[in-house]
Amino acid sequence: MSVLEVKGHDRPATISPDLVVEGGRTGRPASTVEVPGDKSVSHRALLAALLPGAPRRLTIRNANLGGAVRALFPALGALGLDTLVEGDVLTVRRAAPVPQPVRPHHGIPHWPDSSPSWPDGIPYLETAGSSAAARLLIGVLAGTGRAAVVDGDDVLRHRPMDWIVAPLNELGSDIRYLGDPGRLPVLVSGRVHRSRRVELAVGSAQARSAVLLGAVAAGVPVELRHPVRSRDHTERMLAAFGARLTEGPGAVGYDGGACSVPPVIDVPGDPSLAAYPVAAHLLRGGGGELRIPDVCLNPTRTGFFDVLRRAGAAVDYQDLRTTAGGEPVGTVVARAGLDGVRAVTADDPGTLHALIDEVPLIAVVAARLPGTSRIGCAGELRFKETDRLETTARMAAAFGARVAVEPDGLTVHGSGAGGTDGLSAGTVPGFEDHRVAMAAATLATALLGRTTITGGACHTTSFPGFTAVLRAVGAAIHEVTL
Ligand SMILES: O=C(O)C1=C[C@@H](OP(=O)(O)O)[C@@H](O)[C@H](O)C1
Ligand SMILES: C=C(OP(=O)(O)O)C(=O)O
Repeated sequence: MSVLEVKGHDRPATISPDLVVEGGRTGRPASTVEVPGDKSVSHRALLAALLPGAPRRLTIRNANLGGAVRALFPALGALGLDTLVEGDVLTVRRAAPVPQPVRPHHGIPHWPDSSPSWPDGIPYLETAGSSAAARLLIGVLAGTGRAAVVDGDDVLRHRPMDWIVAPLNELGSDIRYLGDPGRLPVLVSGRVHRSRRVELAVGSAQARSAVLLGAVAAGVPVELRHPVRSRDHTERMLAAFGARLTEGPGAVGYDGGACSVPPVIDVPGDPSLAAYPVAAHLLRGGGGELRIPDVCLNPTRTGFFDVLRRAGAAVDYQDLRTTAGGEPVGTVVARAGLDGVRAVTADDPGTLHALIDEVPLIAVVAARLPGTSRIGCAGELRFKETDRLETTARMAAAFGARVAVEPDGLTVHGSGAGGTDGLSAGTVPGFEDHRVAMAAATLATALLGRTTITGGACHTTSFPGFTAVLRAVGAAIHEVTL
């Protein structure tokens, strides 16, 4: 199977409550809203607690506390790290290990729990549906030489792991598939110890980060050649810890030197989450300014805003500064309305990766723009929680949008010459995919009438306060609790 060949899968069933949106403006929208900390930076900060020389007590401020980040807590617990949550502050401390229960697997009657090399036991670590958690954890384990089984839920068990397993094994780790080839669960043993130039097969930042974390944790020099410079939070974090990294065209190098993890890590606001209130504000029109402060404005993440700015939307960045962790942050300022905004294009690898999680959202915004918008180089989206090209198109079609699925992207046919886009409220599927469900809810705020997003409350995976933030920008949205 090629690295980007699809193994079909979809969410088995809807398990989250529905979300209901009563479209049209209600009340006076706030002029400033805040969004939670960045999911990717939160994952990396938590995993820093496993790096050599990490402090006994690591504090992470403004952490994202969605399900995807929480998915790491039990695995860290099984490795002897307790995570305390106080507001949005996480404290990670050494503690007695708390084993995780094994998730049964039809092909694995006996799980490795000890071996002659690991007489004290091989912990079982499970990161639910979060692929970033599993992949980055595997990288750190391979670099620190801790044996463990890493697993995920039934959806994560379908997502590719060969993107990281092959390069980590090239560097001398010993990672084996316990069930289906290329998939979780894996047994990680054998520490990264060979200095190599490694070619990464995909643009996935999780892949590059897992291998880089493995090399840095092991102190082994590497050169990673990559097809696209996707989000670079791992590089920025490790550089802030003192690791000497070099960047050249299509490559990241590490010289094998030591780094040290500080006792406190601050997480900037998540630009992928800021995209929803900004989109709601733009879609619902009527002028007025919305400000979202302290958002990570790392250019490998701001594709959603940048693409809309290029198409003529009034989105601006203010109060720019750089955090101690090396991340650019600032205030996103958006003026409501899409008048004069043209169709959007995001069809080169760099732009696509800078908005990879916002593809469902840019697709529904594009459905309201004149002409034909194009999203390309997006084959990787078929390997997310769902095949997000298919689920985005099906969600948008339920509103009456015309979205065609291409092998590597989407074509969105927006409003025609008369300015009509034919969109209407109704019942739309959320596919138990948080990005798809939140994009649907955001579009629904701009359509008259009631929209029900089935299973829409799965937004808690990345954005626990999503409904409160949309209400703050004037939407009428609630979760169906029956
Ligand atoms: O590195 C990360 O934290 C992430 C990278 C992206 O995935 P890929 O790296 O697989 O593209 C993104 O979709 C995911 O939400 C988080
Ligand atoms: C795809 C996502 O995350 P992950 O790949 O870590 O599951 C996401 O948050 O949209």
